[in-house]
This record gives sequence, C-alpha cells and structure tokens, in this order.
Amino acid sequence: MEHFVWRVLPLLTILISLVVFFYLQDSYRAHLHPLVKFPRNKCSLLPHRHFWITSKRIVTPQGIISGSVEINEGKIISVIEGYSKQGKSKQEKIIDYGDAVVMPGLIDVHVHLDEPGRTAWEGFDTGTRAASADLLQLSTGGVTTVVDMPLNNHPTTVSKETLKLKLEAAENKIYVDVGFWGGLIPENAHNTSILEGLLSAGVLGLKSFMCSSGISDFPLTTIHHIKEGLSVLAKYRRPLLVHSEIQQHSKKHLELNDKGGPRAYLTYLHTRPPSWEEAAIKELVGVTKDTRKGGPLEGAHVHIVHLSDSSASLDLIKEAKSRGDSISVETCPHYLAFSSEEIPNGDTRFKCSPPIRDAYNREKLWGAVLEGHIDLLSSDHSPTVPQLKLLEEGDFLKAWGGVTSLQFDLPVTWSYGKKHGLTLEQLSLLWSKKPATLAGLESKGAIAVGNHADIVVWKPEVEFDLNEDYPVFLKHPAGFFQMLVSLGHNKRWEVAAGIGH
Ligand SMILES: NC(=O)NC(NC(N)=O)C(=O)[O-]
Ligand SMILES: [Zn+2]
Ligand SMILES: [Zn+2]
Repeated sequence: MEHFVWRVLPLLTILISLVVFFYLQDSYRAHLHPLVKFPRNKCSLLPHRHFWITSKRIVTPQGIISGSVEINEGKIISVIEGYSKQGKSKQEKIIDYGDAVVMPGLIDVHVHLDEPGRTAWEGFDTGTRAASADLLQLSTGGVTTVVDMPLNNHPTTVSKETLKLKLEAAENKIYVDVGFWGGLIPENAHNTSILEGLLSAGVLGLKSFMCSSGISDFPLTTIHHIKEGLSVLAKYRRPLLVHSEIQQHSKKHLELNDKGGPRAYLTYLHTRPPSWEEAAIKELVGVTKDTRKGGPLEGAHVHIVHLSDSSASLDLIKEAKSRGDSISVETCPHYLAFSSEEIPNGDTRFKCSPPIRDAYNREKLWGAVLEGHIDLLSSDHSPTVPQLKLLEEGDFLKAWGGVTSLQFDLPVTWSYGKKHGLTLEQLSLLWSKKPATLAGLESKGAIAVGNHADIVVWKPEVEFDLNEDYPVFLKHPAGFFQMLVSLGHNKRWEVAAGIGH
C-alpha cells in the first residue's frame, strides 16, 4: 500500500487522562442478565470509591450542563448543575475536567467476540481491551459495555448450556461489561423450553439470520421460525435482532462476468442488491404488525441490524414504526464512512454483508440518522483471521464478510458525524441511551442518578496523529483506521482540520 504521510485527523482525541469508569454491577439482575462483570481491581485509573467529577459539558438526558457528577461505589448518586467547589472539604475527591465532554459510555450491541471456539478471530481479552482501549495511550475506546453475538464462537450460543460455556470463557478476561444475545435457529425455534431456558438464563434477547451467516452451525431462519421465536420473546418482553437479507435469485453470469471479476468490489456489490434487504424487511413488517399494543405478539420487538439500504428498506421500517409496530433499526460506522466508489479492487477488508453501497446511499443514511429514523449505531465488529480475508488474492466473492471496527466507534462516528451536523446529544442517544433500551439495560446509557457510573470523558475538538504505531488492541489490527488512511480520508480532512503538519 502506498505510504501516506500521516496527517492529523480531526478524529477526536481522548484525553490523556481520559477516564472511563467501570464498576462491578453488583446489584445487576444477575438472575436475568448474567452481565459478565469488569473486575474492579483492574480499574486502576481512579482508585476512589466516592468522588465528584466536574465539567462544563456534561451530557445528561436533560441536555448539556456545566456541573458535577457524584459517584459512590460505581453508582451515580447526584448530578448537579452549576456545581461549585465551595463547601467541599479538601479531602473530598474532585476531578475537574474543564470543558471536556463527560458523557455516558458507549454501549455496542453488535459485536462478535468469537469465544469460545474461534478465539484466534478475536476473543474476550483483545476485544474488550479494544473496546475500552488503553486510554492512557491517547487511544480511542470509550465503549463501556458490549453485547456479544451468539455466532462465530463455537459452539454457537443457542441453549442455556452453550451460554454457560460462553460465561465460563469470559470470566477474568474482560475489560468492559459484557452482555449476550442468544441465537434463534431452526433447531430451537420450535422448542419453547430451549428458548425459555436461554432467556431465563439471562440472554438480553435473540439473534437470527434470514440468509446464510457464513457459519455452518448458525443456519438461516425463515419468517415461520421468526414468528415462533417472537411468541416466546413476547412473554419476556425481549427483542429479536435480525440480519435482514433474503437471497434473491442470483444472476450468476452477472457476478462473474462483471468486467473486474471477483477482485472488483462492484462484482461483489452487484451480488447483494438492496432487494435482498427489502425482501427480508418486507416479510418482517408483515409480522411486526402483531407487536402493536393489544396484538398477539405485544411485548416482542424486532430490531433490524446493520441496515445498508437507505431507500425502500428504510421506507418499510418508517411505515411500520408509524403504524405502532415495535421495530427499530441500526446502522454501522462503515456504512456512514465509506462508499462503494472508493473501495479499491481486491481490498477485502471492506467486504461485509449487506455491502457498503454508494455515496448517495451513504448520505441518505446520514440523513436518516440525523432525523432519528435510524435508532442507534453499532459496530458489527466481525473480525476473522487474516487468511480468511484472502487479502492476497483479493477475491471479494470468497473472502470472509465482516469489518473490524470495535475500537474506533467513537472517533469515526464523531469525525464524520460532526460534518453532517451531528450533536453531542444525538451521539449519546445513538451510542448509549437507545442501545441500553434495546438491550434492556435500564441502569445504563445515561448520566442519571441511580445509574451505573459508566462514563467517557473526551475532547471532540482536538485531533491526533494517526500513524503506524497507533495502539490498536484488536487481535487483527487490519481495521478501521488503516482502512481510513488507505482511502486517503485523512487528506480530505487535512484541509478541514486547518492544522499545520
Ligand atoms: N457471521 C457473521 O459475523 N457475519 C457478519 N458479517 C458481515 N456483517 O459481513 C454479520 O454480522 O452478518
Ligand atoms: Zn449480520
Ligand atoms: Zn454481525
């Protein structure tokens, strides 16, 4: 790859003293949500148990305030506007962050950590370390909770027994709080006791694919399986997350006769047109009508993961919402950052499903994010071992689909978002409040009294250099930042940044 002169990027800088508070969630409803907990003793940045943090920009549900947040034993016990140090005895621990932004930690509800079974792909240790990132190294991070997907790990998490294997694998290997989705597959869709076993063992909801997942022990479900799953989910008032693509008849000749062949990104793009997403979402909204108040599936919720099509598919979701269906949708930073026109032939790091579409589609996705039609953001961090990405051959049709991005959720969203007018309040809704609501994590997602003190402190206006020794904690660093630089996105921002080099 051509060597770029590394430029300052208007990516946000995480304060050197950035502090992310992780605390044991003792009171967590363990019987329902076995959130695997970040051990307190590992959080050495702030050894205080009772302290105040002050800032001129604290993002709260009531807006941005200048004031203080009081924290005791990992819980927020007061949020005071217009706080002043007067009256505080000197031994009280007050950490003043000036005008840095204090906001709820990010909650990434779509992460594939691949453990047990495929730890070589990621694993709890590197994945959750990247989520929090080693903040003292001026890195990124800011993710205080991740919810792990039931596939790419082996065995897949499709029963209370396999959930137990996951919990055991995660113990003492995590740097942030971790929740879990269970898997809905044909084998358990009609077995109410297996699904109830999963849900009462504490998964936060279920996940299914309407097309091939690329993983043999996680087969696709039809709308009939989905209806069965939703009838159990209604009882627990939990969501079903759906990979919403249904394979349409593929014009084989088109795929391979595209002038670029399998190395051309367009060849891959043409194999998964928006009609795949539209077909799946059309079937789903035919079922979500029953989730309305008083409907036979009231209490169940359908969440469309990683939407890429900003046209017909999004229109179907908007219509369903307007009719009162219990449905929500996410998109991911890679759909908001990149466009098909700029993806180099052979660079299979950009392969994911549904595919990254053109710039017009990306701008429409941004519009939907800013207008609130897209409820939340997630990374869909779906890494694999380098050899399965086929980076040498660059065969988009055979390479593993999935983007490596977990460590970069915040800087990438903000750096592109601020150019589209994204506000800090919107950022906090998209990455904290709404994901907490989807996952049923009532004590997370906002800086509010009684909530967990999961907090990220950062400075949106400051920039940092992106260079080869940038600390990437993911197991396979060929991830987002390298993709950004390989497309020269830094050059475009250089002017915007207006910073000398
Ligand atoms: N098995 C996977 O992780 N697949 C993932 N792959 C992508 N998104 O390309 C996904 O989330 O669908
Ligand atoms: Zn998916
Ligand atoms: Zn995924």
